[in-house]
Amino acid sequence: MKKILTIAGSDCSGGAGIQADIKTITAHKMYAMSVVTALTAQNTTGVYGVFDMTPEFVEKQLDAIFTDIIPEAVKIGMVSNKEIIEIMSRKLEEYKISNIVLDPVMISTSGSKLLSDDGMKALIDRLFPIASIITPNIPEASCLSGLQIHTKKDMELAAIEIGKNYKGAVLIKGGHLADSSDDLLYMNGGIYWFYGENVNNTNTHGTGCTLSSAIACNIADNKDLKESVQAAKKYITGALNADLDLGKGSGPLNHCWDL
Ligand SMILES: Nc1ncnc2c1ncn2[C@@H]1O[C@H](COP(=O)(O)OP(=O)(O)O)[C@@H](O)[C@H]1O
Ligand SMILES: Cc1ncc(COP(=O)(O)OP(=O)(O)O)c(N)n1
Repeated sequence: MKKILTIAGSDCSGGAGIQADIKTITAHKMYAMSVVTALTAQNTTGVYGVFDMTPEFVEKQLDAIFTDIIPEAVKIGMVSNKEIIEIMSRKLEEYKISNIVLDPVMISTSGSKLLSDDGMKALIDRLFPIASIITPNIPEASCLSGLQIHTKKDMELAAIEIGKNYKGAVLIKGGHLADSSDDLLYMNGGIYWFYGENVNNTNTHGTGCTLSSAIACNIADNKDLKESVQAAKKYITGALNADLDLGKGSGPLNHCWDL
């Protein structure tokens, strides 16, 4: 069985973070492991608290995993702060871990900050260089490129700008566009669009976490990056169409559908 590690924050309501990742990995019939970087108190209406793990305990979790079960792919989500990022980067290099999918989680869609200011620089300097692919959403791509993004053309310009400083693949997710949910992959100087059904469902809590975990599963399954993104998009569309409606706000996805 393929083993996938998620390094991310906990969402106690089960829609995003570690919980979304484990559900996604299990739905792909793979074995999920987790390193928790932070606890959040959140639900479908917002984030009400963040409690960071100590860097020392993140290190202990990483050592426990990497000295015993080596994952075929790793997904990185919420990483909270500079100290945690530095430990992660050291450990991922020490154990020569590859196939890293990095979701640069900065702010939740509900507006809460999930990465400190000095964390942003550490994320770019220490984790971007070891990732096979980074998966910013539109606000994150805007922050990384310094460009406003309102259209698909803007997404292309932002990807090229991010690609000037980052040599791996960049997937800009289109879920925040007004009238489509098409995603853009920029890789080796080429632009590839992934078109999908724009599902009429406001229950989108955890879409980014789910997409990046699904990409990690597909990479572990020996698919190339384009195939991995295509298959992950299919998974997201299925989970949105399976139409769960929980909570008072933007609810979680339904992972209980036949992949
Ligand atoms: N209404 C929707 N219909 C179809 N796909 C969607 C919808 N909303 C988001 N997605 C998809 O979910 C994935 C995550 O995108 P996005 O919501 O932009 O990320 P994030 O959750 O990080 O903000 C992308 O593949 C995007 O295309
Ligand atoms: C613990 C935790 N990690 C990540 C997120 C962000 O989730 P994401 O799928 O990117 O998008 P939204 O759920 O914010 O729409 C989170 N909320 N919590």
